[in-house]
Amino acid sequence: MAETGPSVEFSTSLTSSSLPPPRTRIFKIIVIGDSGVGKTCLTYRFCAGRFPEKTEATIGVDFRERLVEIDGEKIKIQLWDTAGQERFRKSMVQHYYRNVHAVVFVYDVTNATSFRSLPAWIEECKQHALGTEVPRILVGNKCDLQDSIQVSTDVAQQFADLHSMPLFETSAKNPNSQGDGTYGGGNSDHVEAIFMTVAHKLKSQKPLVLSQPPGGSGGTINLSSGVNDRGDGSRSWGCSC
Ligand SMILES: Nc1nc2c(ncn2[C@@H]2O[C@H](COP(=O)(O)OP(=O)(O)OP(=O)(O)O)[C@@H](O)[C@H]2O)c(=O)[nH]1
Repeated sequence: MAETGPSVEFSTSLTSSSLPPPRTRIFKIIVIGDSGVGKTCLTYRFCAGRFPEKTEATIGVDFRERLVEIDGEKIKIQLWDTAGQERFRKSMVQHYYRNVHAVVFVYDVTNATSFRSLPAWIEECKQHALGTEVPRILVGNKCDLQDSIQVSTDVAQQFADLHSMPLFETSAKNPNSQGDGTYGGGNSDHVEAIFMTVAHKLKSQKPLVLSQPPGGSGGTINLSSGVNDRGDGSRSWGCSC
């Protein structure tokens, strides 16, 4: 039998211009916390670059995406802005927790109740089999409202330490606010830095799931029907309640 040359064939195909384009990795980050803490505003700020003029309670889940470049690699950050109100989330909860790469817990620094709810949100993650290997961060939002603070940084830091999460205090409205009443130097955008920190961490962990070819329709979830594209990188999935 004549010998074929598989190794030659193989090396030729590797250098061929017919190779599929590199795949864009997607990081799915869910943002959870009580209603009104500012999840929509934070995700909007990161993806659209500004504070939304007006928001309504999220029904089901909103998706916002942004393509970022980290160390020369283009990565899609997909933020799942979940509904804080129980009645708007119950039929969607299963979807939130599937293939999650990171979790952002949000409370409102001017609302102690939203801080006290955090253990329940952590418990919900646990119930949906989200292990501690999934990076989590804690965000105290609305730091621009310095006169109304109800949750001190010390108390929040203790909680964050207890749950091995980094704590960020910020404001979706004024993202230069550092949470201690001071403002970040120059034009630094704290909200941007928070999500980019998560993205860097995820990139270093090299998740292998959830990728799509550039321009593809997405491997995460089929968004083709019942989707509202609002031109700010967001799409939504409502629930039937
Ligand atoms: N002052 C101030 N107000 C904020 C900030 N972030 C959000 N808000 C306001 O807080 C209210 C609720 O914000 P949302 O982003 O809709 O809250 P949410 O957590 O997404 O609420 P649900 O969708 O019901 O879960 C809105 O009136 C926002 O304008 C902030 O950083 N500072």
